Amino acid sequence: MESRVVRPFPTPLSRQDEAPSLGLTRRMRRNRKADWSRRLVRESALTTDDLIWPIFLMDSSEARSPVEWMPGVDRLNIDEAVRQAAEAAALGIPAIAPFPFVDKALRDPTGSEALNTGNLMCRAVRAIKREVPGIGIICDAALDPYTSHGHDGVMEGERVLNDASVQILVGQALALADAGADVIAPSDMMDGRIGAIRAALDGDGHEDVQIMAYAAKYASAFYGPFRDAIGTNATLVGDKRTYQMDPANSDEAIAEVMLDLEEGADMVMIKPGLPYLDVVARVKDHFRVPTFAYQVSGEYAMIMAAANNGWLDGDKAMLESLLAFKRAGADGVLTYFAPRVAKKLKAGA
Ligand SMILES: NCc1[nH]cc(CCC(=O)O)c1CC(=O)O
Ligand SMILES: [Mg+2]
Repeated sequence: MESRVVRPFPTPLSRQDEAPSLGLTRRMRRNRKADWSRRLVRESALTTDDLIWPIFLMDSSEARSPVEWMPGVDRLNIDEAVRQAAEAAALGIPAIAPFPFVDKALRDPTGSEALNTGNLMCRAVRAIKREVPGIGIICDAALDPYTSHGHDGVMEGERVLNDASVQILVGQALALADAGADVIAPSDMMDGRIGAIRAALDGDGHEDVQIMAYAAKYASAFYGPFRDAIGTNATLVGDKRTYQMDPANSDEAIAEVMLDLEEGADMVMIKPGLPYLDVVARVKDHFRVPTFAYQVSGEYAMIMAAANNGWLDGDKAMLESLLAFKRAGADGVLTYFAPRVAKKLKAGA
């Protein structure tokens, strides 16, 4: 025999209005009832002023070449980078962050090409500064694009040396500052590099060059597509866990940020972004200094892959992911979506 369940208050969907009131004092949905009200109570906002656009450079007669693992992202030659910088400036994007794909023949164990004042980065920075003086140029300091082993510093056997690497990074930073970099952004995670670079910049008449420290940079699987973009994926020997942070740690991020600020960092960065929003929030709460997050290549690739499969609304996922950084307390975000989002915001998204 079938048993039947008899509900005490059957409320068919069509008669929801007749349900007895719950007598709630506070109904959170009231403020959400209309667009004007949602806008009125909104706590954070994403604007074009929050965007830093990372771009990839190459030495080539071709204007562009696609980065396979980052759909929609191309490596640019210098002329094209200048055009793109001009377009970014016209959109109101405050700054770009160029990264070089260095010819394999120029890579060596000590990354000596990083010190060549005529290298791809320095030439591009000079050209962009000359043609598009109003846009900020944030230059990564690290040796990985230049080393044959793909590490951010120099090696002795299996070890990545700290102090010897810092000495070379200082030279790299000076070359970039001479070329016209507005901001040096050390991403190498060597200890003491912020202080050493600050002292060298000041000693060389570059007191106004800012430092954005990749202060809490984690040894992350989400950098994969970036390593395709700059061609270090095939060459990287081992991993970066002896200098980049353990993804399990958060107190340690506070110590890293504290040291970089003490050494003279003007701005700090947390990287990757979305999986580390707790760290972004903690760092901002703790130090109240300009705090940035990097929505890295793997985060970009995930959204693009799903969007291109029709599994996510790409525009909505892009905007939501970037707003989340603002809610967490970030002052700005490095994102490969920068021009696309700037166009969206301009159109009133
Ligand atoms: N020092 C290199 C550097 N600078 C920025 C990124 C990653 C950016 C991204 O994934 O978008 C990396 C890669 C790495 O540390 O291996
Ligand atoms: Mg550090």
